[in-house]
Amino acid sequence: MSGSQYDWAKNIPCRNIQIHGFCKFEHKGCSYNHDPALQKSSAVAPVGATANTVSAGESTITSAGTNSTPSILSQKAGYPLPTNDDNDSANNSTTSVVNGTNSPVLNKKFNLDSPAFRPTPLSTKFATLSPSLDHIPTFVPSTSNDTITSMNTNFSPHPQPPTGEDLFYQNTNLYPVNFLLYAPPPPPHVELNKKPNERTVDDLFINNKLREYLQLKNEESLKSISSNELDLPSHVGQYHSLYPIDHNFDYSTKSFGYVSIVYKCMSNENGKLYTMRRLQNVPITSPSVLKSIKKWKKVDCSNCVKVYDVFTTRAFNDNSLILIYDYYPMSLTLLENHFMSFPGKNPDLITEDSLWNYTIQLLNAITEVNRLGLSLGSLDSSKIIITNKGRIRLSAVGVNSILEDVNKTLPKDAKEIEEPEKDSDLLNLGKLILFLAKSTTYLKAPTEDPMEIIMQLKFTNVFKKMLSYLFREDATIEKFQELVAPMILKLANGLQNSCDYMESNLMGELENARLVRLFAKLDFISERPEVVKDGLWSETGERYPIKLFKDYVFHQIDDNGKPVVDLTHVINCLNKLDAGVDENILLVSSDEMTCLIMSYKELKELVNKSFLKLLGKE
Ligand SMILES: Nc1ncnc2c1ncn2[C@@H]1O[C@H](COP(=O)(O)OP(=O)(O)OP(=O)(O)O)[C@@H](O)[C@H]1O
Repeated sequence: MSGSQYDWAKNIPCRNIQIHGFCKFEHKGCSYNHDPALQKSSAVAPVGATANTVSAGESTITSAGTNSTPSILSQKAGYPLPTNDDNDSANNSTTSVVNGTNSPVLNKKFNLDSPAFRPTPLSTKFATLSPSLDHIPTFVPSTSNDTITSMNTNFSPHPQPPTGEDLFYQNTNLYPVNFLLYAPPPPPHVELNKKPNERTVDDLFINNKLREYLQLKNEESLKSISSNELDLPSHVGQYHSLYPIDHNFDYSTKSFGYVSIVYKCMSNENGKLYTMRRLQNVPITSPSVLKSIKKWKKVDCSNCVKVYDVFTTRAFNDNSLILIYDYYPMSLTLLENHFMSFPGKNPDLITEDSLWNYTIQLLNAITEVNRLGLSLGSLDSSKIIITNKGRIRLSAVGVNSILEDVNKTLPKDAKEIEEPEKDSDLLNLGKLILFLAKSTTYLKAPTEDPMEIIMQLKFTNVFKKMLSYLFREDATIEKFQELVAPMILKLANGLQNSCDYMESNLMGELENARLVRLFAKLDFISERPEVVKDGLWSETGERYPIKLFKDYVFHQIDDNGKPVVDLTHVINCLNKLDAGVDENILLVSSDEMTCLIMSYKELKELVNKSFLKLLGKE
């Protein structure tokens, strides 16, 4: 939430003070004005008028005749919505409606001592009520973002409220992920002293670190910004909700010879997130230059980001070339990961292991691309992204091919990019790994010769041998694969371990998903208002055992009257219910007037029967 989000509210007296005499959100984020002086000066509504607004907890129920639908979110957060109807409802109506019926409670609040009701001149429809209101200027909404700052009148309407779209985007990430909502991992001494058969709550769920990492990814995927704010088009073809994901906002860098900007976006067709790479002002004269993408779309490799679409657009008010890729939240390029600092993240060290890892993954990409008769061209560390721990992917596949084809269509003197010298993919791989490797070593004898640099590297001979091979003119993919085979096995071993780890976490969550469904089923059938009346839930009703069971699971109290909050008990009971075991349980009502002995099996049948009835299948 941006700091200036509720700036428009700072001069508006807080209605909580007008209504309740205080605002409990005053120091907790309420953006309205709490200055007593301002409150007094703006207190136009007589006492009796406040009775027209019913305060239900923090929410305010608006009067009859108004169309305003206050946002639940804004009320909860202590931010009454600044609709022009608000004052209307507070001051003008004489009857309030709660759930569509006249509330007798309100009527009682009026008596002979109540001050006379005087409408506040909010809209011209009330101008006829009092001659003194003739001079009310007509309300002229200010332009777009401007707020109404001066009006020579006792009527001070609320500033122009943000548009619906702005409100939507401002509310995104209103509540950032709060990891404390989860059970924290037990302290190390508890872990150490645990007997083999003992579990902590933590053991029931996905590993904390993995969960936090995945949640951060989710949060990153959900980030959004109003298109007005960054002057971005609301949609580009079928893609909308553009959100820039560049970490580097220096758009003078030209990796491809053109300014390239990367956005996260959503497809209108399937609602999935994609990455949109935009190259500015590429001189495309014929659609035929985009044809090569057909082949690149066929690349299906775990080390290449999949490309889906390419097109040109004028949506950004220029000639942009757009490529659409899979989206991997929280990715960093190799360059960003190893050479740049971000808030909370220092550059990662480059080690021999990580270089082996990269070499083998890139070899995999090269092998697949070559198999399709394609070539990657130069490998740029800013065009390889790390999408997970140690997992890398080529992030701009197909761009070089298209730009080469564009270049061929240009007249010689207008060529934006110089024809690059064509190196083999293996040589390009060698250059990239050498670039990364040499950054770890202080070269005593500075040189441009790759072999001399390799000699000075502080890595094992096996690594140096592998790297030197990439610079040989007779290097072939097959021979190189043989050379690195032992390392491929090592990598495969690590990947399989990682798969096993993920699978075991998935297994845990699988059980949790089953319980969530059971929770949902119980809540669907429990205490439905429409069936409560027909006695099904009464002491003699057929669903009463379900109510008692829910009390047994969730609402137990201990000998001291304290609520029992024991997740193990909950999971135990629900698992037994799900399995329908023969075990009997004693269900006692809270007043201890009713006692039932029932097996989980019978309860399960009752739950299923009630659920089928709900679906109308019984
Ligand atoms: N498919 C993708 N999914 C998620 N993030 C991506 C994807 N492709 C690139 N990114 C991220 O977008 C950001 C910008 O990528 P880009 O390739 O433009 O790198 P750059 O360092 O900005 O290079 P340039 O010099 O071309 O601007 C990087 O942080 C990268 O991790």
